[in-house]
Amino acid sequence: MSAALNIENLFVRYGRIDVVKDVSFSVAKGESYALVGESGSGKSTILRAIVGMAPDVRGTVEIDGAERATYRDLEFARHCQMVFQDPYASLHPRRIVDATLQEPLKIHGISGGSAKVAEMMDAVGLDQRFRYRFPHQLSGGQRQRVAIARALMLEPQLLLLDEPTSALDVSVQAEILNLLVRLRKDRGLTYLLVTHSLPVVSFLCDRLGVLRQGGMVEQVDVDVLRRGTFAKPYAQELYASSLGAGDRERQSGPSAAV
Ligand SMILES: Nc1ncnc2c1ncn2[C@@H]1O[C@H](COP(=O)(O)OP(=O)(O)OP(=O)(O)O)[C@@H](O)[C@H]1O
Repeated sequence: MSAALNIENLFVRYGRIDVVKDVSFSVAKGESYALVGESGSGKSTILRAIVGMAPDVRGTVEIDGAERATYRDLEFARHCQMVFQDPYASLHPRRIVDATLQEPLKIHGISGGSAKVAEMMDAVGLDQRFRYRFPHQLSGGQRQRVAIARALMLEPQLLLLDEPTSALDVSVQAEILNLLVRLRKDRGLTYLLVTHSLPVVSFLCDRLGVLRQGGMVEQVDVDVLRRGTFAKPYAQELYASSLGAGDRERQSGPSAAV
């Protein structure tokens, strides 16, 4: 069976600098895989390369067994969607929830939008009374539910999640993480997650890759993260520094749920 996502020898260059260097990893169908690493290590650039938003890309990106470049944009959107960090920025401010959710279906000429909107709102735990509201009339957690529902309207199998909870209040982070766990289980989704939070990886993912300065340092099962037994010193350091951050998070609020 082909992987949901296969990246081989990926290089991404901005100007004269390779910010992603010879990165290879694969995500099986139904798997949840995280990219972690310090700021600037190239995590978001890899997501941008996958969706075709990076300028100078070399290497192989395969989605569902086919080269990314062979997909036309509309076709690609049915295989892969992205959920961004900040739902307020990613939702159109003057569009009600109903219009936001119907838009992908309209673009793809798919009928039955009204019933599908109701179904997706239920799937993400959003009460139907929010259907005719604007983003500013919703809470941060509700907005992220809308963004997730929109990503699912075309029923893609692969979701790219770019820090999907880090812009939210700690009190709602766990709710959105639980929703992502449930959606993956119910719909057999595959996740590629980018995050700074190792507790989030532990909660949501099966495997992870540690990036440093654009290169892949180590790829492990999540059990290695939970035990804190990385082989590479850099990965172990990242783990040790996150423990300090985790202690601070635990003292400051309910993200301990993850
Ligand atoms: N549009 C751009 N032009 C030039 N350099 C860029 C551009 N976007 C990103 N970079 C550089 O590429 C490198 C990787 O950035 P990227 O945003 O992928 O890192 P990241 O690991 O996602 O960081 P963070 O966790 O802070 O989001 C950084 O050195 C960054 O400065």
